Amino acid sequence: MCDTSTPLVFAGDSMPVFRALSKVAKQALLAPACGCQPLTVAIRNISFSPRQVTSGSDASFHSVSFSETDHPKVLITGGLGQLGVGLAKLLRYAHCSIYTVYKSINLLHCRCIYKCNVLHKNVFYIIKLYLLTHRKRFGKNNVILSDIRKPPSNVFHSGPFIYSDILDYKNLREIVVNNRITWLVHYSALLSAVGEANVALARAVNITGLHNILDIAAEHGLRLFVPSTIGAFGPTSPRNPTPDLCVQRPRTIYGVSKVHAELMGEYYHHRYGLDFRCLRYPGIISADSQPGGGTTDYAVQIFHDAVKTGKFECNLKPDTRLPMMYIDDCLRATLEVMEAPAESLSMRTYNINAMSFTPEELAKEVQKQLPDLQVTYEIDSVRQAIADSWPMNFDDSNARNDWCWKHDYDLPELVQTMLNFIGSDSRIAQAN
Ligand SMILES: NC(=O)c1ccc[n+]([C@@H]2O[C@H](COP(=O)([O-])OP(=O)(O)OC[C@H]3O[C@@H](n4cnc5c(N)ncnc54)[C@H](O)[C@@H]3O)[C@@H](O)[C@H]2O)c1
Ligand SMILES: C[C@@H](O)[C@H](N)C(=O)O
Repeated sequence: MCDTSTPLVFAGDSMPVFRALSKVAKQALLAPACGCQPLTVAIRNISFSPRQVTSGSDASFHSVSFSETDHPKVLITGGLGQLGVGLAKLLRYAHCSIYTVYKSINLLHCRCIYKCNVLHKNVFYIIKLYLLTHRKRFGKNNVILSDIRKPPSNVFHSGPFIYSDILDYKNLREIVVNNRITWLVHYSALLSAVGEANVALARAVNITGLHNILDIAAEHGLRLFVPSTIGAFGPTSPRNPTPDLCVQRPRTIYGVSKVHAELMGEYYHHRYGLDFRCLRYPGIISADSQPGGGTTDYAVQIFHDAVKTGKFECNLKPDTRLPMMYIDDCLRATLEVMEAPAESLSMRTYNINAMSFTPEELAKEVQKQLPDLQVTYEIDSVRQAIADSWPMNFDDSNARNDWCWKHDYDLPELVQTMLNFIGSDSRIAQAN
């Protein structure tokens, strides 16, 4: 359940007060007045690889110890694509979420925190105050970017980077072991359009690579995030809106591989206790990173072309409606679902959404800022066929209910933010 109340603001030197309050909170929770059983701290079981599991073994629960989840050590695969660098930046410098703070003082061990009694409400406010004064970060060195490509120098110098080919199982295992990785964010993939252009490679990276990732994660008790996509649905799925659970018969190798990832991750969760978490992202729009060959790429390109040339040729029809999201919302959602307590997740794969628009609607919004922008249409038949089989609107009510997902950017804010970013970048480039 989600708490939406306003955080309290506190001024002055609060440390002694908080220490005292924290102590009271801890004591109260060791013997809750409501009669809840305080749960014991989870202890990591001996881990094993599904590669080593004989058939008929019992499902085993893997959980990471508290000291490890307090300071996750994160590996991001495919980190040099559109999303990875931004995620690394967010994780390296993100403030702890309220969930992490709950954990750190064992509050999660009282399951009825939200509903029982006044004591718990007071404890909740204490935590909020605690949060405001105990903000901390994952730390630069606790987030490792990896890819098979050479990183640009600004990325290379911004924090740890390591070569990792997800098709090389032993290399992956070595990285996880040597760096004591506890969270794995698996971004490597071939997207929808490039996947159709190279099906064999897409099958290898998106399916064989995923199998390596699942086994490594299960073997080492990692928390694993794998993004899925609106592309995991197909023409026989309800398109307006598309719920979490419905027919999924995608017509691209990308979509097929993502449905496979969802199902395999959920299977490993049930079978081996793997802490698998998955969000189905809409098309993601970012200013400082380029998309990697998808169907929704037009919604990024329009901004660059509008600022640089004032002309944009769109490869989708003007009325093609698709769900979209600004990158900051996408990365925040990823962090939030990774930090959400397992108890709050009623499922392991969630739709998330922010807005839905057509090329025509996007162009009109951009033209409010840049009235001279000229848009023409030259349809790419492969991309158009893909887009026509995808959701038009995404129902993300489960994410909103379970772990309080809420987007910040709608279309007007998205357009303003993108133009500010790209506009200021190009002014800097001109000045140099
Ligand atoms: N960007 C979006 O709009 C969007 C939407 C929905 C889901 N997603 C998912 O989010 C994830 C990240 O997306 P992105 O846009 O950053 O993708 P991207 O195509 O920009 O980047 C993918 C990265 O994977 C790397 N890669 C390819 N083969 C590899 C291998 N063998 N080993 C290791 N790395 C390899 C590439 O070098 C590339 O840097 C993907 O799984 C994608 O399916 C993205
Ligand atoms: C939607 C998403 O998965 C990606 N941007 C693509 O178009 O392939």
